[in-house]
Amino acid sequence: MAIKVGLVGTGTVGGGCIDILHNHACDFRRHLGIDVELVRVCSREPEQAAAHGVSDIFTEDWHDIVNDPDIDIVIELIGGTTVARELVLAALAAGKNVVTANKALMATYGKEVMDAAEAAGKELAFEASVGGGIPIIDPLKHSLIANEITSVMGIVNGTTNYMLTEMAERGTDYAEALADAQARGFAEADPTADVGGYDAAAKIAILASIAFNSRVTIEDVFTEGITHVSSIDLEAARDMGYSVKLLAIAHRTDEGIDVRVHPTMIPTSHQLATVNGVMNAIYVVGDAVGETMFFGPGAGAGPAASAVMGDVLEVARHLQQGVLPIVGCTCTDSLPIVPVDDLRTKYYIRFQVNDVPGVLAATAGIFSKHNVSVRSVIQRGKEEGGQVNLSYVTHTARESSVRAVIEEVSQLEAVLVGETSVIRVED
Ligand SMILES: NC(=O)C1=CN([C@@H]2O[C@H](COP(=O)(O)OP(=O)(O)OC[C@H]3O[C@@H](n4cnc5c(N)ncnc54)[C@H](O)[C@@H]3O)[C@@H](O)[C@H]2O)C=CC1
Ligand SMILES: N[C@@H](CC=O)C(=O)O
Ligand code: NA
Repeated sequence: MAIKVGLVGTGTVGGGCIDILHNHACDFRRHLGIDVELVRVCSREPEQAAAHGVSDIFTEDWHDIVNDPDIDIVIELIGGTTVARELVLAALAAGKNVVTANKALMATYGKEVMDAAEAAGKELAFEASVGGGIPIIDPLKHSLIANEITSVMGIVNGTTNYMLTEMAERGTDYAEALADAQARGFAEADPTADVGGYDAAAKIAILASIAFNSRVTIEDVFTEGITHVSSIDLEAARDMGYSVKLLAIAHRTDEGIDVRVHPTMIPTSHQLATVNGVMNAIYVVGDAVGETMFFGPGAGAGPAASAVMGDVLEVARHLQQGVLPIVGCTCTDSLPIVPVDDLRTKYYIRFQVNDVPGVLAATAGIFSKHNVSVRSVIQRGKEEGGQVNLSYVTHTARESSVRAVIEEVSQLEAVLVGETSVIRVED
């Protein structure tokens, strides 16, 4: 029996899936005994279908796929949360199994679509939504299920990791690094999702929900992107023995779930500091297994399509065997989200100031007033009396106290001339 597949979205990931099917359908038949047949593809760009040799089965209307009674599995690869949500719900209601790479959808409407899958008795698989080609959702739902997971953290956005690596290692400027990541197919259709940290926020929301058995949505994640990370900060980090990475962090604490995304300075000797370019890495800590790390390419046609097609074959195998062994929604608890104001960590804070007498004493006094202990301060600048960068690194401090410092320094209009840069530091 052939398992019939309909694919919506023929861009980077959709194109990668078509290529895998063309190259490996015979292998699936030979090794797995599974006959997967791509019977319909849909997108807004017929030229993409032509480029992948599937014009004969092309449609511009996704309803043609959802309403096709022969189709067993619908692959959603259009992105976004509006049409994609409608499409996924319609496909499940029409009795299709669904495979998606859409983290924005899963992190925003995860409960709704998971409930719809359960109500329909169909599978909804989304391995490609986090970590691209890295298997991470499946291990959390299966191989690590015997653990109580206490932490999930890492680098989960390929675009920003690629950009930060290019900026730090080659001195590439921000705009050029972003354009390069887009050209390589790493970035989202709207790259502000990448550079603003929202893509990583969606991914850590998905991972935290599964790992901690409690629904975390994208709105729950404190999110800062890399738009304010400058070459000055990357140089300062390097001089101090640190790398800057956009980390996605989720810890289960006594107070609830601490979940956040922000640029972070980590020592160059840290394992995550060696994860460069489009590579992603995710640490998972469980009470029985201890520390584990998952590493691999986090974006791009091949890696993402590898994860999508893995899901398709798994669902196809279930269909072929006539069983439904799916692990659906695992959110059985309802844990609170820990407010970011309560965070305690170290901070790098750079003020751009006029080099006037007393500026160092004035800013240092504000740190002391708010009980934020300073580990080091470096003044970098050009000529005397010009503009300089005052870079502070604190000892462990409370987020709310650090914000109070920044707020009060920002009132020093006579001295503050540029944007203040804040990067949390993990030792
Ligand atoms: N690019 C990557 O490396 C990865 C992307 N993803 C996710 O995969 C999904 C697809 O991403 P890409 O392939 O990069 O996007 P893309 O922008 O390259 O392709 C999107 C495709 O969807 C089609 N499309 C958009 N709206 C449509 C509609 N209303 N009806 C029919 N077709 C429509 C477009 O014509 C295009 O063919 C997104 O959810 C993204 O977050 C996940 C992992 C990695
Ligand atoms: N835009 C994303 C694509 C994969 O999810 C990224 O850069 O990681
Ligand atoms: Na994955």
